[in-house]
Amino acid sequence: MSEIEVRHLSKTFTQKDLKVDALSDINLTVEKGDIYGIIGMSGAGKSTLVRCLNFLEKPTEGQVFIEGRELGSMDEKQLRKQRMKIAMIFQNFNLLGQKNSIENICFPLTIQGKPKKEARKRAQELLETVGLAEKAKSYPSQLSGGQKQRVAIARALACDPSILLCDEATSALDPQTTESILGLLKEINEKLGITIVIITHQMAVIQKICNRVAIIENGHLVEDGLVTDIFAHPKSHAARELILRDARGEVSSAAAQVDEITEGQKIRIVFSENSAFEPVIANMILQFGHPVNILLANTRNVGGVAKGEMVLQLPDDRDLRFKMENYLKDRGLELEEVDD
Ligand SMILES: Nc1ncnc2c1ncn2[C@@H]1O[C@H](COP(=O)(O)OP(=O)(O)OP(=O)(O)O)[C@@H](O)[C@H]1O
Repeated sequence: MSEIEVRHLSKTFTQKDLKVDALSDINLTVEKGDIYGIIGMSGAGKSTLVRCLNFLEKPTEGQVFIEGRELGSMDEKQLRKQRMKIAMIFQNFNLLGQKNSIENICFPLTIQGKPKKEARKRAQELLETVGLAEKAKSYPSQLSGGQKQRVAIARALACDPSILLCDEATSALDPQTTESILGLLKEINEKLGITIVIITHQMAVIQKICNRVAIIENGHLVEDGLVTDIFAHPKSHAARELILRDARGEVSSAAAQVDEITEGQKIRIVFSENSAFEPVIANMILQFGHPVNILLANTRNVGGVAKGEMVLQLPDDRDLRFKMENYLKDRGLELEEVDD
């Protein structure tokens, strides 16, 4: 049985005469133990989708199953109980400003009726889990962004959830803090066996910790599957765009070149880091006696495996370009064309 199953889910917001189709016929499954990424551009429908997973937002059509139980068939009381098992963290942390770290973590436990002493003991343990034991008495205003998110994660874990939904949880953090929070989420997934769903607009976040991903564009799920497969062979325009946008951000000097050079066919090649890629390019240039531009060259950690990628600009001459493409294909490299 899947941990989460979404069937034919659509969501339309209606305000007076205005209708917004935020999600259209979404189907996806998240298995127990997955770190599942949902990625898309701004306004694609990611937050709406994640809010439908715990029925904070009720779908207009379709069904959501959690461990085989359909949320739409539950009454309010059952739904509240189910939601305890689906924790959520947010971009802006949502901590209570008047309460210190321990009190923030205790909050969901005392609401549940847990005795104060037990709740504090559990909260202290959770602060240790997130590496913040010494900040028990600190108020949110006295914590850094990363520390606030750690307290929010501890609070999310208080009710022993089986699922953790993360809505842009690292978007407000600098790259180094993002890295440490993603590391913590991975640890939680592995040690506590919690299934994690991550909403983001950054491919780097998906590549860092997710095993599977769904790509949302204008309310439609345009592609889903293993992160390693989609990185190597993105099929949808949206996936290509997200991967290349991220690569451009990482290699800013190369990005400048991409902008300057607009003529000629561009191709993207993905290869494992240890494959003999550079000699292939060098030999191709020698064989054809014509240079190619390397617009982007990058190495990324995708699902724990080092992957290289290059974007090449081949010559304008159609015949020569065709021969070069065949030369690369004959050597086992898979190419895909890249739009401007
Ligand atoms: N309560 C609402 N009422 C009306 N329209 C809404 C509501 N919530 C979201 N929308 C619309 O639904 C669409 C999807 O919004 P959503 O917030 O899910 O996108 P997103 O991918 O999370 O965007 P972002 O990355 O910018 O947060 C947008 O067009 C948005 O304006």
